[in-house]
Amino acid sequence: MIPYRLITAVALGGSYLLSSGRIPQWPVPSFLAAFTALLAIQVLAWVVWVVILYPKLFSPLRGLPEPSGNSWFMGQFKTVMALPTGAPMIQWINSIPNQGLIRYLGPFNQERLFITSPKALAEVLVTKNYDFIKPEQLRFTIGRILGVGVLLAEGDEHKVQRKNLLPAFAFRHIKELYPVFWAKSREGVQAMTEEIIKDAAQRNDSEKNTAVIEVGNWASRITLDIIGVAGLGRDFEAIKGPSNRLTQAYGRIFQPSRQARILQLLGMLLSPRIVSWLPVKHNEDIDVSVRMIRAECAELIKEKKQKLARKELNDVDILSLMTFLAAGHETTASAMTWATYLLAKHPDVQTRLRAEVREHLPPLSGAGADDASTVSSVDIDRMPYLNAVCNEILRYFGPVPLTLRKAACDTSIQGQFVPKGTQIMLVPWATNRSEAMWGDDALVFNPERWMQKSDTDKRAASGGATSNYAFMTFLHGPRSCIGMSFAKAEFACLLASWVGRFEMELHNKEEMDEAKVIIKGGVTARPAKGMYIKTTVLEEW
Ligand code: HEM
Repeated sequence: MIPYRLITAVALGGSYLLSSGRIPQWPVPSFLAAFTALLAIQVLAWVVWVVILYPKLFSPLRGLPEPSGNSWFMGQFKTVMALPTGAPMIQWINSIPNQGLIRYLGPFNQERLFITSPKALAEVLVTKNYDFIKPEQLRFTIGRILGVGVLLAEGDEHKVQRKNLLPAFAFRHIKELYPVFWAKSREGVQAMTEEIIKDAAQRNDSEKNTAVIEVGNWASRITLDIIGVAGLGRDFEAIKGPSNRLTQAYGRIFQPSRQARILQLLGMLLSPRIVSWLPVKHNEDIDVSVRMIRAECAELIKEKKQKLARKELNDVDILSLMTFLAAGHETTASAMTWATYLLAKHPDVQTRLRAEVREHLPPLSGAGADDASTVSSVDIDRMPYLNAVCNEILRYFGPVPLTLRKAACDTSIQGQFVPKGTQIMLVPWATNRSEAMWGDDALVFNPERWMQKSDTDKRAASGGATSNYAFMTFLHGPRSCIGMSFAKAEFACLLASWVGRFEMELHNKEEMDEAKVIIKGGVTARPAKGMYIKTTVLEEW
């Protein structure tokens, strides 16, 4: 970001000296002319230093391996913008020989350090975790929506918040939530079934149980209800209606437009705060949505306070709620969206999974169904193929394609000096598909890699990867996803219920070719225009 305070101060001081005639040999300009000239000279010098001299001639990182084809001014920006978030790094990790670090240049040649090997990841995520903080831009952009809850807090503040939250996410508690996950999955499936049958009846054609539905919206509504009931004790009833206020608010936030991307770029030059003041539609949308979500959370806190017989709760609780609401539903909804895509693309996997689900889990309705029947963690654990498919979907299309850190001090990674302020790229999409870690079929969707081949086969537990750091979907270490067990259990229940009841095909057959699916950038990866699936309600389950 341009050091505009320093530049303005120097220009003010310099123009005062010049215009007051205190430098004898110099002609005396007007204050305004001196100020403008000094400002322009400094900005130019700063631009030349930052964009050309430092990254190309002086940076200690300039000897590291990097992708070819840099623009002289914008580095790899064109490639990064042309492909989905995280996708260029999949190519780089598999084609640029490196020892755990790849440097690339972003807009205005800003340096990025992309971490690629298990040892380097272990240093950034675990051993030197607190040397690497979330950059201001991320803190401001996400903090504007969620407040500085556990996701964005740093140092001791983070340690305290995380320690307080951890017990709630222990597996012994998550185990108790399976019935909630199942009940909501079931409610979601029933609502989807009704919509499909209604749609088919209106069309009045031969396919009585089939309709094309946009699964991403359904997934968001169901996961919002799940986090509401399981995490916050409130049923938002989003499944009952797409016009639910919270669903719409999150829809506006998580559907970033072209304008949002332009503002993000502007924020790198100026300051994200200044950009957030601009009177444009994206800013208005965010403000309206955040006010709405905050009011909903404040209402929840009020209810909790009453229930807790006036034990004091404060603003931190609102921030926690806001964090859980967003972090806890859009991510799993993204996983469900990609799950339907991959199952539609791989009908053999879908059929095999359906057979396992129907063999082990109680039907949702019809003959043999019991309204009170539910599933437990034991039921889910004894379904190896369901677990393999879930893991492979989370590997192949991790909902968070990429996340950022910034070196908080001068430090090192794998012996390489890393100056304070260096931007660090952690890219689950790339690590999860690294051929060095996953083998030659890293780029292939293959649930089989998670299936135990024999009783002594230990490698299947890590999908056959050479290191645990190969699976970066939830990161690792003290800043890993606190909701991982929650998310995995919820995802397994949702996927089992959908595949047990529906047969899924791609509506747009062109999308069988993954390159034809346009993926939007943002915090979570989603198909830019939604995921339209031709869904058939199957009988007897
Ligand atoms: C498939 C679903 C999910 C995925 C892929 C996912 C992924 C992630 C990732 C990658 C991070 C680290 C972000 C960073 O530091 O840059 C994270 C953090 C976090 N996640 Fe999740 N998440 C999922 C579901 C959930 C759920 C269901 C919850 C809550 C119920 C949750 C709560 C959190 C919280 C609170 C953090 C911040 C942890 C910290 O900084 O200490 N997540 N998640």
